[in-house]
Amino acid sequence: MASMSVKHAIAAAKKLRSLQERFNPGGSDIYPALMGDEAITALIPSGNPLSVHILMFTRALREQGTDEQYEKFGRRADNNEIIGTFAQTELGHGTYLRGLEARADYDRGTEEFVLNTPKLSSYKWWPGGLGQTCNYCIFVAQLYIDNEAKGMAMFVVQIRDEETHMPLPGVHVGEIGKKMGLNGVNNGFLGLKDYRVPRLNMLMRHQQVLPDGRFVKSPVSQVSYFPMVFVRCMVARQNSNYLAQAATIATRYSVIRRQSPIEEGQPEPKILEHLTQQMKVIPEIVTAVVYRLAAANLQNMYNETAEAVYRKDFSRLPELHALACILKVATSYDSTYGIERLRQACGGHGYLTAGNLGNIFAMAAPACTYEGENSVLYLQVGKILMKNWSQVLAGRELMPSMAYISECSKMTSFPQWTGSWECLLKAIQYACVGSIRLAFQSYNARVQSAQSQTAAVNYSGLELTKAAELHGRSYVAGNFYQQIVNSPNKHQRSPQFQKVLENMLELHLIQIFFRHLGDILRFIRITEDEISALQRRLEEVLKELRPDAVAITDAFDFNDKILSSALGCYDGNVYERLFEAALKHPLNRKSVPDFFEAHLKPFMKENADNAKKSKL
Ligand SMILES: CC/C=C/C/C=C\C/C=C\C/C=C\C=C\C(=O)SCCNC(=O)CCNC(=O)[C@H](O)C(C)(C)COP(=O)(O)OP(=O)(O)OC[C@H]1O[C@@H](n2cnc3c(N)ncnc32)[C@H](O)[C@@H]1OP(=O)(O)O
Ligand SMILES: Cc1cc2nc3c(=O)[nH]c(=O)nc-3n(C[C@H](O)[C@H](O)[C@H](O)COP(=O)(O)OP(=O)(O)OC[C@H]3O[C@@H](n4cnc5c(N)ncnc54)[C@H](O)[C@@H]3O)c2cc1C
Repeated sequence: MASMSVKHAIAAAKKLRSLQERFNPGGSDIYPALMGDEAITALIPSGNPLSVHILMFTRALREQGTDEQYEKFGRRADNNEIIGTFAQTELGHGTYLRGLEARADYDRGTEEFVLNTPKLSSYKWWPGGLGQTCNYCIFVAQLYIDNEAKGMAMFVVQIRDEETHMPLPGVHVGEIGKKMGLNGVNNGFLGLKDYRVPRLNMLMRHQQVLPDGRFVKSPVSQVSYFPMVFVRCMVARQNSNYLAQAATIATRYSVIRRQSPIEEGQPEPKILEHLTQQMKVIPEIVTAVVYRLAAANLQNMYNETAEAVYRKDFSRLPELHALACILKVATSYDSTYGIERLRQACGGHGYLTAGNLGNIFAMAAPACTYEGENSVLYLQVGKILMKNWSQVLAGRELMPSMAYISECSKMTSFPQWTGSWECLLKAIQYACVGSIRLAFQSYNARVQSAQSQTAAVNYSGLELTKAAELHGRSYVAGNFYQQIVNSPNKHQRSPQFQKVLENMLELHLIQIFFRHLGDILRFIRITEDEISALQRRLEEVLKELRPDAVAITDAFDFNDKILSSALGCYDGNVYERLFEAALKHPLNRKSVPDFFEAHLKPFMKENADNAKKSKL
């Protein structure tokens, strides 16, 4: 499987290169690379073994290396002359970066670093492509000078001979084993023993070790985390894509499959006529659109921040970090759970490999773990919200994506309930700020009672997580509201199109309202009549969006090859394709399977003989 994936990935990368040269000659614009990686990834159901090379190895060389180091390594990596990965996670550590055990000791006598993974738990474990594909990696290690720890640093390390692909001396490298998906990616392990690299193999754009061993600290140590921020932005984009693919498949199947009359004596309707089926499928279509728009915003913020960081302006890093964390978590959680809901909406056929929903789930689900495990990133955002709440209490301005927190903090009570979009959006934001305030009270009380900040974060973890989750909802819903209601290009939309978008906004806001009704009722008084009115509106907007469901998913414009699903093909010939796929199963090559003579027949005969004996 791995070699097939590599073959497909290389073919697709070549195609991508020719497209880039045609449409973006010599450009360094990240989108073609991303689109290419998305395209490559989508065309390789078992995952793209070059993903981490494209997304992290080349980017780390460009953003963390000096211009000279880019010339030496980065250009060759961008041209796919060398293939690398990003080797940070270890067998024993993934989240707690300051606990990473791999070490780099500077030898000023030879102006080299001596790299070691001192224990089994120090082995790098998980990096994509590391097992068999890559001949280089970015090796993340704790830097030591005269045995004094200086923090994390990144090193360009060649792990295999460029001609023979043999592992180099001092390198122990291989595949970590079968996973629940992405089995074409050959995630690998890497042990290094007294492996020497020249001083100039340490990426030194932001921090340096001089020939005499003097250490020049980075002005902002967190800039070394920047490669992860980029992938978190990519996850937001990629996982909204996975959800859109699954929503396309389930929608198309739901207008082909007929089952269970709604009126006695009437013909069986398309299953999408059932209100409960609409509630399973249509909100997922809208969620995919909502996150695509949020991910595009995040991408723009990444580009602006990356250019600023390149100019040594680190001012926007904290806001990008906070947004990248919360959107990576929100998109990966909602896409993973949404894809499973869509699979279940397709009944038994949803469970067939030919439907491809299982594989889309297996591609989307690990995003809840890699690039920062979601519950850890929720806590990270919770900490940032605590810091920002202190700013609010001190009367200071907040970063733009958190400005609503300041506004809501000035409200002594929630205004008269109207049920309008603005009211629903403000309710989610108001509940978020109420949760932040409660979390802060708990956290602050703990710090005041002499708990360390780390311990206070841990023991306030449930409330911090809730506040972070609601912050994500507030940002995403607010972004969608602005795009639909206040977009500068709104006048270019036809009235019909604007109406569809407004129905999608109505559905998203009401769906989020009901999902967090408990959180909202904690801070806002809403009557049963007001809630029942929203229930009616939910049923009504599902009915209004039903006729547009297929058109919206067709607009995602996934080629049948990308969907790779007998349930979701554009022509709707589901049963023919299911049957065609079934007949291709190896077990159908013979009428009588080999196991009949070898196992089944003797088994049944033995039982029959025993039955006869017991009668005698
Ligand atoms: C187009 C195709 C699409 C792609 C699809 C997507 C993916 C590709 C396919 C497969 C996956 C591929 C690769 C996967 C790669 C990996 O998984 S790489 C390894 C990822 N590992 C992690 O993410 C580790 C998670 N842990 C952390 O990030 C950190 O430990 C932490 C949890 C954030 C804690 O940070 P720290 O240990 O430093 O302690 P804190 O006290 O919390 O933070 C100190 C201050 O630093 C600030 N901070 C932290 N992180 C960042 C950051 N990234 N950027 C900026 N600032 C940061 C933090 O806010 C604190 O600030 P302060 O309070 O002001 O001091
Ligand atoms: C498909 C895939 C691809 C990957 N690709 C790469 C790659 O290319 N390069 C790379 O370096 N890594 C890669 N990784 C590794 C990934 O980054 C780590 O798995 C991730 O960072 C989580 O670390 P961990 O697995 O060690 O879990 P741990 O850090 O051990 O966490 C385990 C669990 O403990 C809990 N936990 C941990 N810390 C805290 C905390 N502070 N507070 C509360 N609970 C906590 C959480 O529930 C967490 O799920 C990949 C992983 C996967 C699944």
